[in-house]
Amino acid sequence: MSEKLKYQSGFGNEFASEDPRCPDALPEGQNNPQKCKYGLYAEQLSGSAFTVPRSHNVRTWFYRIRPAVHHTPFEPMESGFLNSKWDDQHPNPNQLRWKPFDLPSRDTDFVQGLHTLAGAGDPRTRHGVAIHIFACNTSMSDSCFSNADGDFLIVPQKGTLKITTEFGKMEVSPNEICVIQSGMRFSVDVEGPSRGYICEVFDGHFELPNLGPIGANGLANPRDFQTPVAWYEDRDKINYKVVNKYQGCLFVAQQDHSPFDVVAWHGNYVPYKYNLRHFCVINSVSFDHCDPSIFTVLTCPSTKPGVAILDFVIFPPRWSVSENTFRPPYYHRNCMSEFMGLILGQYEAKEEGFAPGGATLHSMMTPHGPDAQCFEHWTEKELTAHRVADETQAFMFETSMGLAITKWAEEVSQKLDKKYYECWQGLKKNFDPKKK
Ligand SMILES: O=C(O)Cc1cc(O)ccc1O
Ligand SMILES: [Fe+2]
Repeated sequence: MSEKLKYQSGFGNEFASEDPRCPDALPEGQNNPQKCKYGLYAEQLSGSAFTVPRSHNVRTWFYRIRPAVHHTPFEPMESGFLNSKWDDQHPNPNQLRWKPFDLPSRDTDFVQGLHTLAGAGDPRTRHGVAIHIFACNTSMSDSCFSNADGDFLIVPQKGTLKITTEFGKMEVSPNEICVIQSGMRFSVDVEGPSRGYICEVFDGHFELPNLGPIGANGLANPRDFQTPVAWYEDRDKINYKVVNKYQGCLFVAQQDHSPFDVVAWHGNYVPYKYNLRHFCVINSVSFDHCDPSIFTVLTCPSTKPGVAILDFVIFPPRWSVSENTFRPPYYHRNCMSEFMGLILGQYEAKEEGFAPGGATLHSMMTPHGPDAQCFEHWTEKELTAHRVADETQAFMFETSMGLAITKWAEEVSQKLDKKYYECWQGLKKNFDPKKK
């Protein structure tokens, strides 16, 4: 039976949490007492340069049984289909669609189940993104993972992830997402076959988008983000593996105790989860189709004003009411790359062929839009208030980077749908200069 976990609410807060087994473990009025209570060590995890302005300065103080440094040297290990070499394949500007990715047939844990689909940039220069698929069926046993390269935004599509972190525990189910930022150690337990999508950003951290004229409320509201409460285990005389993703490669170190030995912590550099059902959808109630940025849950900004390294955008259940409007996504070419996944249901622009657990990629300036059937349907249909299905959730990782596709994505996975382009071939010529 799964325990009911407690969380702290908010986005960007200064959180503070103590495991109730050790009351008052947090030092009062300072971070580094000469001796911490209960014989704990103090340790800081910095998620921004020390000197970053306050608005973006993030760090957390841990009070733990042993500091994280108590481990043997990191040794390189097999990185499987995790990849950060972007020049192995020839660039591919086509509209791409993948059938649902396979669930593993052999015992595979979360880290072994990571497969890189696409990416750009370089964790060494801290600029870029990577898109991964995870597919696993086994819990990580006495091993944890931490990523020195960037932050993971994890989108489960099948199966609940039970995630233990240095900050406490989180459970993340399909239609929820979580963000685990660089350097945070975590371990994933699963109850069965599990699959999902991950977007990794090398540049910086995710933020809530500004709301501009929308006002103070709407889209993803800060109070709906949930951060774990402190939880520790005091387990030693064990063989524990710490897996570290560093410069795109995996390394493993050993230690004789659990890394989840944080008794208390405080700070604003934290993992968090969010239930996509809490997204307050804003859209046109008169005419025309808003750009999908109106559905942005989280954004990782670049240094160019308004240009994202990565926007996480969802297409949630909602009412569609615009009048005298072609309501589905318009035909277009975009200066951004659009990677889409489907958590459940169908996507409004393509009811056939884009299945939950699959994906599409429409790269920079690659034309795309509704398939022929969708166009015919929505140009003829009588427009009444219409519910975009309740049980649907598509999402988009939209990036300003040009994405390279990996060999696994194009060849090894055998999921690339060579017939995708056919969905537009039936678009008819309707032009008649005599008919206005
Ligand atoms: O391409 C897509 O399906 C995503 C998308 C949706 C939309 O409503 C408008 C633009 C857009 O890129
Ligand atoms: Fe698009």
